[in-house]
Amino acid sequence: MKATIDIKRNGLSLSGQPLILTTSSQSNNPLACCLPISTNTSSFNESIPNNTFLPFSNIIWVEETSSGKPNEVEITYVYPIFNEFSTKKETVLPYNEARRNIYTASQILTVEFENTTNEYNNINISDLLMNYAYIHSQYYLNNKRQQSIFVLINPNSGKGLANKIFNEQVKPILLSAHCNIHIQMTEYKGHAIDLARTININDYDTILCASGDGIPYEVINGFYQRDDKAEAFSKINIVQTPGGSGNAMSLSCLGATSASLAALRILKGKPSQCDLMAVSKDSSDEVILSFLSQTYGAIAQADIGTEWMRSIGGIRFDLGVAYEVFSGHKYPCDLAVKWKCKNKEDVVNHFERETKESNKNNVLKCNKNNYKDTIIKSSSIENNENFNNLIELSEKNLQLKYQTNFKQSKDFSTLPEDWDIYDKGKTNNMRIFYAGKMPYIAATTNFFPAALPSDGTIDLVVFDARGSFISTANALLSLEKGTHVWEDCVDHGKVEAFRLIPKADKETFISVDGEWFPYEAFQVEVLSKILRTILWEGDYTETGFSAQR
Ligand SMILES: Nc1ncnc2c1ncn2[C@@H]1O[C@H](COP(=O)(O)OP(=O)(O)OP(=O)(O)O)[C@@H](O)[C@H]1O
Repeated sequence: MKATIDIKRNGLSLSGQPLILTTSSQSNNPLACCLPISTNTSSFNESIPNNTFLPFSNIIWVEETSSGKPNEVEITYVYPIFNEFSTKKETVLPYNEARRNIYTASQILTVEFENTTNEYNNINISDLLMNYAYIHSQYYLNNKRQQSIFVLINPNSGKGLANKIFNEQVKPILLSAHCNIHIQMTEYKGHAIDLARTININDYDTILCASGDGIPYEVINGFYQRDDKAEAFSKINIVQTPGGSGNAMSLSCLGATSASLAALRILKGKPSQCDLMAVSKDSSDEVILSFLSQTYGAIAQADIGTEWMRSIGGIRFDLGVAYEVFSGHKYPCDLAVKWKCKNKEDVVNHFERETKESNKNNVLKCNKNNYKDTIIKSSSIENNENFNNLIELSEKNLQLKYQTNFKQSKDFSTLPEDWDIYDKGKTNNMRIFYAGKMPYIAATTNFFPAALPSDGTIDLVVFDARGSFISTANALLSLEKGTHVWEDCVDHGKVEAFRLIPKADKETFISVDGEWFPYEAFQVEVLSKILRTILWEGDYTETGFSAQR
């Protein structure tokens, strides 16, 4: 088969024998890369509409063949298909796409340059195609090698299928892309903290958590306990392929609920630095890091309070929330905040301003239609990390601004001057307090539709128990679309920090990133751009927020 580099269309124009493809039996086989190539074209994916074009985005490995011919390469590429179950019609949300499964196949091609690519005559064809294939992640361009990945599998995640999912869906893609992988099963609660605290950070580029959100939470906190924490956070990507019951990180950062799609996007996406949240406790000097959320009230009750019903699956959470709302429970507290956006209108303005700014700086988005310029630009930058605007962190980036103040007094007598006490009418009648940093907290829950990866703010969503039953029910029924934030009974703002003192008549649940947290006063502040992770297309997954106004 012959191929010509088509820079304008970002791919290879093909001629000769058809490229792939999949029969229905192959499409269910994650090892399709090992099967003989068929000329059956029945289920080729939508991003390769015919057999005359292979986008760079589908290529995951290119190498010279043993023939010694300079233009002959063996190319490994992916072809996504949809799961059988994805018949649901969606509006703005990317759930259908998020469920795609990815398979790999290989083929030998003879590639010819077009005139437009003459300036690359000194680069061999396989290197050039690898640069195009990894235009955004830049590992290959930078290091002439693929990533070294430390894989943590929690055999206990979700329904206990994380190991199977990793082996069937993730591993074949990582291996086809020639990644070096080191696999470790977690053996007890907290094991990932111990591992992240002690690994040699020079050995790996990425820690991949094949799990629910509990393992990335532990890895982040393991890093935080290191003496060289700034270096660890600067150097290593922390990513997730779905394996648990809560896979918020994978959906929010990679737009993937399918583990194979997440794996592909980890390879192809943009290394980015996202904000984290530092949670200070009342009862000790311990500070923990949170990447996802803190919640008090009905949601915490419905989540942690129904752990004993784990065997019935995700429905336990929906039942828990419904019970909370019907029973009219309130969860009073005192709350003080350092505002960034005080109301819904401020949030919209902030969101639009920040999104515009990040699109301007996002190399992938700007150059989506111009790979050549991107290659030239990136080749001219010596330290390639700068290509993605990554910053080298120091201890200073991890210092807390408001902790001393909290330690002096847990009540509001020592609040910094620019903090405000939250409307007492609302905090005395709190139904749900939810603060978060990533938009999707579960597969169908777009709880923080205006969350942004590195805007230095924490999104705050508060449900007032005095709201009408209809408004509350409407809000809860629109969590999937993220339109709950527009209901009257819901406050939506953004803060840089907050302090919450729970005041329920009996001890209730507080949860941080879905994990149990002691019932006591706590203070949270944003830590800007600490979490190095991969964002697909350099941004969080689309939530539809800007279109909802
Ligand atoms: N071998 C193990 N045995 C028991 N627990 C473990 C083991 N390895 C990890 N854990 C713990 O399992 C918990 C849940 O992990 P994870 O988030 O991966 O799964 P999940 O099903 O999504 O969890 P959740 O119930 O929190 O939604 C974590 O707190 C982690 O510390």
